[in-house]
Amino acid sequence: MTAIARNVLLRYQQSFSVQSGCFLQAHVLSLCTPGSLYWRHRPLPIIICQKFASLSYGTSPLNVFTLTIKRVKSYRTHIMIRSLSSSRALQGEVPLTSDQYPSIKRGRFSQVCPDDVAFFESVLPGRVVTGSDDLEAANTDWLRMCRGQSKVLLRPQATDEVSTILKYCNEHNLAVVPQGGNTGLVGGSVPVFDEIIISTSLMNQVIEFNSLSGILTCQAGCILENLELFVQEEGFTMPLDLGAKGSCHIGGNVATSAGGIRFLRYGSLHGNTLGVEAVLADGEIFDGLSSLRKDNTGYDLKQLLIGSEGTLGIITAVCILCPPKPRSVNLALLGCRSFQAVLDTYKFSKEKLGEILSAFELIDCESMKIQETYGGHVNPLQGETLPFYVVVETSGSNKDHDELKMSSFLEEVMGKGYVVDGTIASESFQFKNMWSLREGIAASLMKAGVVYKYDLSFSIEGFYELVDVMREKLKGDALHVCGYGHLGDGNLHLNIVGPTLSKEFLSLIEPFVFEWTSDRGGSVSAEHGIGFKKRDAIQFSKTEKQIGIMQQVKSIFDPKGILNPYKTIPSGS
Ligand SMILES: O=C(O)CC[C@@H](O)C(=O)O
Ligand SMILES: [Zn+2]
Repeated sequence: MTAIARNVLLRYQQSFSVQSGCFLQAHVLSLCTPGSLYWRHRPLPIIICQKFASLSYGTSPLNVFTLTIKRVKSYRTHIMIRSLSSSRALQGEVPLTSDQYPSIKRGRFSQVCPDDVAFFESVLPGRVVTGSDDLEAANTDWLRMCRGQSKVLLRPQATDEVSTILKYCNEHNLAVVPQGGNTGLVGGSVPVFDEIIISTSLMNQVIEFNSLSGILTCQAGCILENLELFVQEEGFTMPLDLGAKGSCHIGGNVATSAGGIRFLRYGSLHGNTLGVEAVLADGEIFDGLSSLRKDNTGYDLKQLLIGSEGTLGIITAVCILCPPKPRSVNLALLGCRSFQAVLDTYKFSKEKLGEILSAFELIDCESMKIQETYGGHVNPLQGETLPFYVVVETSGSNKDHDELKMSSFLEEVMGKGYVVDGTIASESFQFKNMWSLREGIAASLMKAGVVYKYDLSFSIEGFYELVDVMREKLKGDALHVCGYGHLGDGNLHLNIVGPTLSKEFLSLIEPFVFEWTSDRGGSVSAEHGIGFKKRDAIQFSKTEKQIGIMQQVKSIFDPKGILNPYKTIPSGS
């Protein structure tokens, strides 16, 4: 695939071209009045401030796609275009999920017929996609491990449209899968069989921002990074940040209770989401778009929707509490000779940096190698190769004070021998590179072979034990065993790279990894959710009783089971 422009700064009037066949998403990182473009029915989410720019696009006879931004008013000197290409998206055939899991039978749902499509067209004129080529990307998950066979994708723009669609689907026994940015890692946002895909990509409006309280109300399809830029303009920041920020949708983040690198500082979306609007299976609207900080009126029902992965309702809008934007951020990459030294560094960072500590992330040596080999990164610490690296970030409000704290912390951890090498980011490109070194591991791993992913929670002390255990167990079989993740949250990303997709190889890993985790009181899904791929692993983290209650809740919200079937609740149920 032709490389497309990445992080191009377009000044005044410029354009860039991509070859036909690229799966292109472009975001104008300037946010006010949303608009959207389509190219070959694939979403090209554009949020553009029309006050400052106008936008035109077109395809030439050679099928070269051109996007042009014209500056019309003088206010800004540049508009940033961030183009994300998914080079994987259209390469190679992903085996159908139904072929890989023959024991999972299609539910007794109706098949979409021409009358259904005609109805959808009447509700969403021009926003019903039916060609199988055009549905390929939406049918396939980010990891290219799950592929469904949906024949219909719907693009509502408003909550009442979602309501009309779901009411119809429920009455006609049609199963649906909600889809945001399709960046999930557990196969939760793609169909397993032929479920209708309901995309939130056109529901991308900011509804309101209260600059006194920092409360943002927006539609579910807003892209996280665009929201970050939007609230930054108002002096705030989003309480979450993750590698997929350039394409994930806030509705998907809330539906999966996504974690990410700011969890350590700002906590979970269960705490930061003040309100949720969702459409329930029968088309009724769950009108919970409250912006109240305090509301202690009985059961907090929105909490059930947060993290329900589209199995209880389709989230259409959310209300998020945004903290003030930190005025000073410091970032360092440190190297340690042992995991104990990492723990000592973490303990000391809590003592020394206190409330300004905003991230503490681990990259082990194998993950660093992946980034050097497949991610095009150069290890910023060029001395001896070390077994562990940590990314430490502070976010505060007093530049001099924070810099002093960070530098005295670094001096002391080096003096104590916990850290043997380190570097501080000073230029903005260094901040970007350091974060991409950590956040880009998942994408780089995809180039190394077939990735078996485990997203586990442990006590911080026991964070790394399983990586060593698996390395020993898979000696000679695995290509790579990588351990990285959100150390400060006890959230390990164990990624095992094998040469092929194979049941034999998988049997060396599962159920061992889940049993080991369960025996230590850990969780088999720290932040990625359960989706399709981990639905049988949930039993290692929840009791039979708890799973039974989940099933009862599901039957109250969705008696016919049309919402994201085969996901989250174990397959035996
Ligand atoms: O790929 C993974 O296992 C983790 C992805 C993401 O949660 C991260 O923290 O980078
Ligand atoms: Zn993560």
